[in-house]
Amino acid sequence: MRKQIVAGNWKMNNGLIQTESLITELKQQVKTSEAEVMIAPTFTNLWHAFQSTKNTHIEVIAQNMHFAEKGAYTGEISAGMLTSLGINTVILGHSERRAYFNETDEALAKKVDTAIAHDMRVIFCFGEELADRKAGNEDTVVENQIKNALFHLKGDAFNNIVLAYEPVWAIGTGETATPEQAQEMHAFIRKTLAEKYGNNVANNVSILYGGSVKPDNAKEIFSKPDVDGGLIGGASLKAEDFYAIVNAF
Ligand SMILES: O=C(CO)COP(=O)(O)O
Repeated sequence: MRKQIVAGNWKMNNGLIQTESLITELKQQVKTSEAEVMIAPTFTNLWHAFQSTKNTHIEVIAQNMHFAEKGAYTGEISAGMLTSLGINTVILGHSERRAYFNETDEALAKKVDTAIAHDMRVIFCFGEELADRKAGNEDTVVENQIKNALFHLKGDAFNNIVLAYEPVWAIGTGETATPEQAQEMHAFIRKTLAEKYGNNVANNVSILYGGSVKPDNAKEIFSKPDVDGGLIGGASLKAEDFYAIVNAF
């Protein structure tokens, strides 16, 4: 079933104390919502965040994980470690992981497989860079990112996958895609999925938009028919702004 989702990607922000106070504020604000609400604190605060949000409708999710089950991968976190905490959703393929940690489509395909094998939900991120858009190549870039990491999957795996279109030029820049640009790309993504897996799979996958979503532009972006929610960076670090975005549905 296609769901509306607003997920806050906290990136490398907030120590334990700040995590606790932001969650306390969120709990006061986010009482009920049409959309599923998720927050992705850093690994060191996942357990605390998970405990602090029990019996609320805020789901705590992870920002990344390794594809291996376990072993000699210093500094890494496995799917089993996440699920042992009760974390069942993971963000994979964020452009910052691709750019700064050399995550390739091939590695991402393996991560997706591992997550699915653990029955986890994946928020799979992709998006073109400014140069791609200037050259008119955004569709090809996005299509390849999706095909390379996901098209080895069977259709039913998409029950566990949420897609997040995040144009790199809009992340943290204050320059958001226009609602029309977002809609155009989301419709293209759905068409790409439909060609491979059929309309049923394509129509049931939630496609989120990410990149400078703020309280003042969320409503218009979310009103587009193929935009099913947002992956929020900077604005998710302020309870008031995040709550306003959640309420944009
Ligand atoms: O990268 C993002 C979410 O994953 C978007 O970040 P901003 O909302 O800060 O642009």
